[in-house]
Amino acid sequence: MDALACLMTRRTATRLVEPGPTTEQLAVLLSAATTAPDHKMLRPWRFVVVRGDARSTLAGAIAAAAQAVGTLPEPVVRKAAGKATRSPALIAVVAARVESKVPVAEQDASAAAAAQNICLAAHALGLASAWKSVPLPDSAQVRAAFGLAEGEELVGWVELGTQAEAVPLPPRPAVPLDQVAAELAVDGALRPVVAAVPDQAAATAGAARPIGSASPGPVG
Ligand SMILES: Cc1cc2nc3c(=O)[nH]c(=O)nc-3n(C[C@H](O)[C@H](O)[C@H](O)COP(=O)(O)O)c2cc1C
Repeated sequence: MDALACLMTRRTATRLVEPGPTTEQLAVLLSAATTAPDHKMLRPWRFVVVRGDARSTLAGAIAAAAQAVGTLPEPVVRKAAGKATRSPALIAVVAARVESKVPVAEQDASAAAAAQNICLAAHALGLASAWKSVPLPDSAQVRAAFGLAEGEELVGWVELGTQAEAVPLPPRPAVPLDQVAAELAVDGALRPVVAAVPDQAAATAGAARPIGSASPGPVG
């Protein structure tokens, strides 16, 4: 798959099942993450892989955090904890801000780019991924599970595995470019760039093979 096809056909998995990434594939994903654009090469990110039985350890930390809230019904606690085990593996992306003239927003943008790199690299490897919010990310229990230092924040985690054939992906409508993009003209006006990229709708609505699946066919 060429780079543009990889970008245009990546989708967020609806349900992730085995097989998950191998250790070698995880190394590729983490290496791809470290190539994120990074102002002044601060490396304002780090990553925590969770897989196998360690997912239950993480689930325990989330459950403890949810119980500590004191007001959450048991099904809500269980649902939050279950997020740790719903995929074969996950990579948590930590915004590891450093003292610098580079604004924190730029450092966090680099961490977000690292997360996207993981999603794209997974797609290139034939894996499926889903970038998700971390449950109770500010709780002491979840912060401790990921070894967060003061000032560090969770950007999210990227769940990894194989897209379940039984749970189809929803279509992703093409975004009309005139709603989100403009071009600054010499006279200072902002004008539409182009109406649409000709193949965008086909590329994003699922004309490519399903993510994390060897079989060709529509995904929408
Ligand atoms: C920072 C961040 C957090 C997200 N958290 C969640 C989440 O907790 N649950 C969810 O269903 N989607 C979440 N998403 C959205 C999905 O990752 C995905 O982008 C969205 O469902 C669109 O699907 P697509 O990637 O196939 O276009 C999050 C996205 C970002 C960027």
